[in-house]
Amino acid sequence: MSKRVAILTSGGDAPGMNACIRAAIIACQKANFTLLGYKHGYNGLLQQEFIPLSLDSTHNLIQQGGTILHSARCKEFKNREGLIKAADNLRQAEIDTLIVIGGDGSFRGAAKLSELWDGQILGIPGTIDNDIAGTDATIGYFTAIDTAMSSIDKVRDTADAFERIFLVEVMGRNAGFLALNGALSAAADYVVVPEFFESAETEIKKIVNQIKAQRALKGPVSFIVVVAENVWPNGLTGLTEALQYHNINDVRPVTLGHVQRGGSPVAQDRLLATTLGEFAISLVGSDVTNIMVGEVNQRPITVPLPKTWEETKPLNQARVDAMRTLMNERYSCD
Ligand SMILES: Nc1ncnc2c1ncn2[C@@H]1O[C@H](COP(=O)(O)OP(=O)(O)OP(=O)(O)O)[C@@H](O)[C@H]1O
Ligand SMILES: O=P(O)(O)OC[C@H]1O[C@](O)(CO)[C@@H](O)[C@@H]1O
Repeated sequence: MSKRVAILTSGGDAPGMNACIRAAIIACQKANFTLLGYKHGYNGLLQQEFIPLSLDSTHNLIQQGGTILHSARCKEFKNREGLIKAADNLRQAEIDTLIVIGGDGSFRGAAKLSELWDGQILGIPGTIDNDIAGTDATIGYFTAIDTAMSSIDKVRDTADAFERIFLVEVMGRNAGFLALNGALSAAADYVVVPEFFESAETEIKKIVNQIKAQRALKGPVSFIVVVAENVWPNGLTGLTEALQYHNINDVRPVTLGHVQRGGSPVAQDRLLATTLGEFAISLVGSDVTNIMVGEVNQRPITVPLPKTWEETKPLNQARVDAMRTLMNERYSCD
């Protein structure tokens, strides 16, 4: 069975995307499939910008951050004309299977494309946000936690030296996975995540109570609040002002930003990426299409694409319990 397979990376790049591409290249080579790489996400599909991917590309690839295929957010792909053009290009290039490594937006696009193109579509979850239902983790998530953790560790050093309050903004789009796990692993003092955010008024009272209770017990010590992006009105500036209103001054804000998307993938991301890349290629030519490959309890699974964004993935309950006991509700405030 000879097949022409195309692969692309789309949306926010994530450490481990290259490890996934590497696994796909080797698996295709073994199966005798031709593998093409579309560059710049869906832009490449619209511009017919592809390159052959062979074993020449795999050396030293597993440890590289970013994506050798580059990534993009592509407005044109959201329009029907764009989707029609992409489907035509896939037919012209005689592609049998398209593999999309990306987040939920990329999967929405892939599902729309499937209405206009009858080839096989397989999604692989790649995003630091981990906000995709149907898989325990997404490629890049573990490395991003590690980066957030080591950054917060560094913030802690200076926070301790000055006995200051620091606010650290962590990415995650509209999900709190990265913030919660970064905060827990770095022993932060408080974490603000969208999943439990009611209002700035309610949350500021809780933060102030924790700071005051901690200081009453220990004297002037550092206090680190990790804040998921897109939650606090006006971000860290808004939170700094809210603290000042409660007479808590000398606060320093730190936004970790795109640093969290970079770096060599940690072992867990390499393993996830490698397993999912190989598993996706094992499905080429089968009946399954319009699915994401993922991992649940360390076993590869397939999930219909719409399920990946229609369902909301919950935070791990044990981690939430730990968050309450060790951070947000650590000190009782009477
Ligand atoms: N509803 C949609 N219809 C068609 N295409 C879409 C749709 N939503 C997103 N896309 C395409 O997928 C691309 C990537 O989506 P998006 O920017 O949301 O990132 P993502 O895949 O969710 O990854 P991440 O969350 O890590 O940034 C978009 O730029 C667009 O080209
Ligand atoms: O790279 P951009 O377009 O600034 O997007 C940033 C967004 O992408 C992500 O890094 C990945 O989805 C989010 O955490 C963040 O909100």
